[in-house]
Amino acid sequence: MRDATEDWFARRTWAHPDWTPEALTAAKRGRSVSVVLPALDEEATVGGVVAAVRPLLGTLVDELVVVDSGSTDATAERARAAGARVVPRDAVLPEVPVRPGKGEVLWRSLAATSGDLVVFLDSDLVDLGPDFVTHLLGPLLTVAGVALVKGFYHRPLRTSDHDAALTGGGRVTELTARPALAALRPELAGVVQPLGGEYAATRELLESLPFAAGYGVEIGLLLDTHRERGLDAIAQVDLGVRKHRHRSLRALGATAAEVLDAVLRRCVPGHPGSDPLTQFVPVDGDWLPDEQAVATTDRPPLASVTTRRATGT
Ligand SMILES: O=c1ccn([C@@H]2O[C@H](COP(=O)(O)OP(=O)(O)O)[C@@H](O)[C@H]2O)c(=O)[nH]1
Ligand SMILES: O=C(O)[C@@H](COP(=O)(O)O)O[C@H]1O[C@H](CO)[C@@H](O)[C@H](O)[C@H]1O
Repeated sequence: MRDATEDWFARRTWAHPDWTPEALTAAKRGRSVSVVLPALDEEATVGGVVAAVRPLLGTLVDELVVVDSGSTDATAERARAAGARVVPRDAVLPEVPVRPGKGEVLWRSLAATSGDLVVFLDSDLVDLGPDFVTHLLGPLLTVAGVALVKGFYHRPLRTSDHDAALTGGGRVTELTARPALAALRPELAGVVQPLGGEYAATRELLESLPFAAGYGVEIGLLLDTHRERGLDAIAQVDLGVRKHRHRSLRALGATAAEVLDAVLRRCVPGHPGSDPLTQFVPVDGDWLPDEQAVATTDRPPLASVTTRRATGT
């Protein structure tokens, strides 16, 4: 790592966070907290994630919202039964036609919530405790100048014979995001989990930034926060172990393409946006091309949208 990044790492990394909900509730000093779970067909796990956060609701957490990304299973019912408010993505900013993708629901979640601080958790997590939320909020509530807090963790690749291992997960992180940052934004080389879906930020920051529509949303927010606010606005906390549902290598190919495109659009002037990703599947002895769409657009900063709505411009 470069010297400046090493200095940042020493200053802005909490390897053994020990904040308590009680201490952080006292530190809120009038600031409110929204926890947002983006969810697409997560009926199996969303209830457990909501249940993990529920003990904080009414003290450290002021609202707990699942933004449904067009689920066709029982995600909404399970989330509601566990105690979350559920908002369908098309119920937010209804005048703006919905686009697919994770970034889209995170962008819309800002218009569906009101907390001064916003915590994002994936809905496919398993075995997480309330500490994820508490520790993500720690630097935001107690350290001046911090606007974005990323979680980091061991990332086991949970297959039948790997459960005991603590590694193997974060495949797009290790094979796409980290190498891309090394090549194009080495100042961010100290961020342990640049793609992690568990992070917290001030609403003021989030509403000032564009949101990459698909899976490029995390790397886009990280790069844009660094560009707009500098490295010291970013912090990271150790959350222990993160277990979640893993998608196939083929699905992660399209994810990697969206991550790379979000990096290139921010770091390479004139980058035209990726073509669809052509993958190949074996069919009756032949390898046939199979195109995957790659989200290459950003939603504009929400603040600019709500200003236009308010002024009718
Ligand atoms: O179009 C989408 C894609 C994903 N997600 C949610 O975003 C989180 C992370 O997605 P996923 O688990 O697919 O990403 P991975 O961790 O596998 O990269 C999960 O809660 C998904 O339900 C979503 O709400 N809308
Ligand atoms: O970090 C990664 O490499 C990918 C895939 O993780 P696994 O290899 O399935 O553990 O998961 C992350 O990437 C997505 C794109 O940024 C985020 O949206 C997810 O929240 C995060 O889990």
